[in-house]
Amino acid sequence: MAEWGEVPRLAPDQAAPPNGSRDAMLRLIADAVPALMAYYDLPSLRCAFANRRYAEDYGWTPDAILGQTLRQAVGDAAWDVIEPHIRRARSGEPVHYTREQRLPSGALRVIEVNLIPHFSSDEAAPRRQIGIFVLINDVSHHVEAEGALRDSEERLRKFAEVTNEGIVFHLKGIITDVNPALLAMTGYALADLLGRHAMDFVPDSWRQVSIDYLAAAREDPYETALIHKDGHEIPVEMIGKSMSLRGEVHRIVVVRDITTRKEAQRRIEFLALHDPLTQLPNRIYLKERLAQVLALARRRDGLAAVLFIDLDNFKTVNDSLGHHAGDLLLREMARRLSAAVREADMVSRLGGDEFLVVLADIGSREDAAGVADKLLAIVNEAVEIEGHLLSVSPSIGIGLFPDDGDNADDLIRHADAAMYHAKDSGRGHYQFFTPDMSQRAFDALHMESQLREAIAGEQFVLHYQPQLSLADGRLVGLEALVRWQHPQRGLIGPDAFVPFAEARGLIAGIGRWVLCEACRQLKAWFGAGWPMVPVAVNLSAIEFRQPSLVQDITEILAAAGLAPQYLEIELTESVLMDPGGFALGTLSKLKALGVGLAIDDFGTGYSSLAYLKRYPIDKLKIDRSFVCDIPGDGDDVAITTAIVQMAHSLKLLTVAEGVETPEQRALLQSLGCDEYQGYLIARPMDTAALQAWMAQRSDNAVQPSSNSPSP
Ligand SMILES: Nc1nc2c(ncn2[C@@H]2O[C@H](COP(=O)(O)O[C@H]3[C@@H](O)[C@H](n4cnc5c(=O)[nH]c(N)nc54)O[C@@H]3COP(=O)(O)O)[C@@H](O)[C@H]2O)c(=O)[nH]1
Repeated sequence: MAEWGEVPRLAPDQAAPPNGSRDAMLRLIADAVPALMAYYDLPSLRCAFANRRYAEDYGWTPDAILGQTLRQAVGDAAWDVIEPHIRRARSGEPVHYTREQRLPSGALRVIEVNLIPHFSSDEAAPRRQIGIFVLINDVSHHVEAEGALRDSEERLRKFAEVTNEGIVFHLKGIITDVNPALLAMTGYALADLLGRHAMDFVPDSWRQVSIDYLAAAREDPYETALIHKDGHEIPVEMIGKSMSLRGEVHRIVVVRDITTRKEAQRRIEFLALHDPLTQLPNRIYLKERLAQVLALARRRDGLAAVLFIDLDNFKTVNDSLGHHAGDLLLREMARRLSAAVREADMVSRLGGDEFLVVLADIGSREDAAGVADKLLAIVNEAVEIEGHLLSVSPSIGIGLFPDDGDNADDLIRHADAAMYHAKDSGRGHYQFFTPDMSQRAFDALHMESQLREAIAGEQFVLHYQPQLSLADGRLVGLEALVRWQHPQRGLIGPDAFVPFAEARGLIAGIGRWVLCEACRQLKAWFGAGWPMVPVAVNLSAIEFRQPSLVQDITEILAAAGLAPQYLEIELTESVLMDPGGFALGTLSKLKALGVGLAIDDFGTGYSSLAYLKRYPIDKLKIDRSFVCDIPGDGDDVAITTAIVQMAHSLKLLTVAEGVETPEQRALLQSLGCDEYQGYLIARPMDTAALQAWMAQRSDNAVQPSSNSPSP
């Protein structure tokens, strides 16, 4: 049997032209249509006509079905279902219904049934119903198609409900539906959106992009923005698709909130141009901005300045209090610097403890100096970091546009050279660039690389200066003083490289070598029967603040096999100026270790009596500047006297430095000073000279006694 809905093929005999019979023609047509047709007479409800499909569908031939009642024709089961419809049709009502029909094969199909009452055309009884015309169509695939559409719409609805992405349906821009995710994203209620134009929710700055996209019916993703109900812009990515629905072209737009992606992009862009620690512009950004500032200044014939700032003792903070404290300090300095300059100016961090300030538009050189003064003051102000009160002094180098360079690189380089000049010449102040600094900066770089080589190659030697007792002339100690044995320049004194090494962060390497060598040498001398006196080693403030200092000294003594009491550490007063308490901790640990502690150059710094009382110091070394003019200078005599008396009242020993004359020695002796050191005894000597000196005064040598501690 041909499927319903297919155009049936006529059998050859059917296809032949009818023999002029009108009934035969009608029969041929009725059999050819893809529907079931029958006619039942009333009131008998017997079949008067059925096309082939109808008859065969109910298991009859077209002839056999004729005269059968409707009930007989369709069978009892179908009759029970259709009987109410037939009743209505018999009462003259056209009836239309659809129902499912089980085929003999077991398959289900949906049929659409039309029962059309037939009335008499007899003029005498015009409304007399004489029959029912039955027309049945198979509508299974319409129903299936509708079902499929319903299912698809349902699936889409469910998908739209569960997805996190916003979905908007619109017809020519007018919103027809949105999903809950879009409502959550935009803050609107459904009623706020339905019937409104989608462009009402796109910010002005993005509207044209969205209009163009829509007009072109594009279906690729693009970025735009929506306006949240509270007014803020939501960056979104949209993908629109056109969709035919009931004859109209709808747009379904998937809206993805890309706020997080945009923030990440912004963050990446920010990090490319900023220092992550301080959030200040980095070197790349700075150079871009500086180039713009210079271009503007050039056009206006104006001035600009670059201030190169380096925090003098930052490394010490980092080393002694740790990197976290160092980071906090840098952030605070960044904040202070930024707050101190105008909006048009720029503060950037170049790395480490180096900052650069660009003054965009200044009237004169003095303006730059004024800003430098201000920055010195605000950086200098004490800062509390993790309970420690710290004081940081900056060195500032200034390069002026156009005098010191007409491009960013030259200006930065020259400001850097000026900063190093400021640092090398005393720190804590500013310097303008001068042309000779370029050469000096070059020299300094050269010196730095040579010094690094010297540390790696241990190109240092120690000279020793004896210290004697003022009471009896006994040898009481030796001070180790470092020299650089330069391969070309010969012996270089510490004043020519120690401050430089401190400024460039190289002193720790030198200091470690000095400590190792002094301990090793002293132990060797002890082994050779020399007097068992301590060796004094100078430690700069930077070395003293190394967090590993106590551990390093412990290890160095152990490696040399020297008892701690044979090592004396000489520190300057600046070490004591530490309200944070770090110095007290380190000094106490050194004291506990058994190492001697002396304050060098005493009287030149600002150490207060309070500090002296607080710290476990053994000795004060009276600075040479007070000794050199005694006994002639009354003030110096008074100062020296006061130092000796104060030291004694604090139970500290005193050592006079730089004693060159017997008169000086005599006065110091009369004042009760304990020990002395100076050219009067001997200049600092290399080991050979010291050996000769020692041999010459062997009668004075103090040999190890039974109760001396083991070296
Ligand atoms: N951190 C370190 N500093 C060190 C080290 N070695 C030395 N130094 C410091 O360098 C400064 C200069 O030292 P130097 O050139 O060795 O001068 C010493 C003596 O030569 C000099 N002196 C000694 N007696 C006299 C004298 O009678 N007259 C005179 N004009 N000068 C004299 O004094 C210097 C020793 O001084 P001090 O250390 O204060 O006792 C100097 O500040 C050294 O501290 C090192 O290894 N690490």
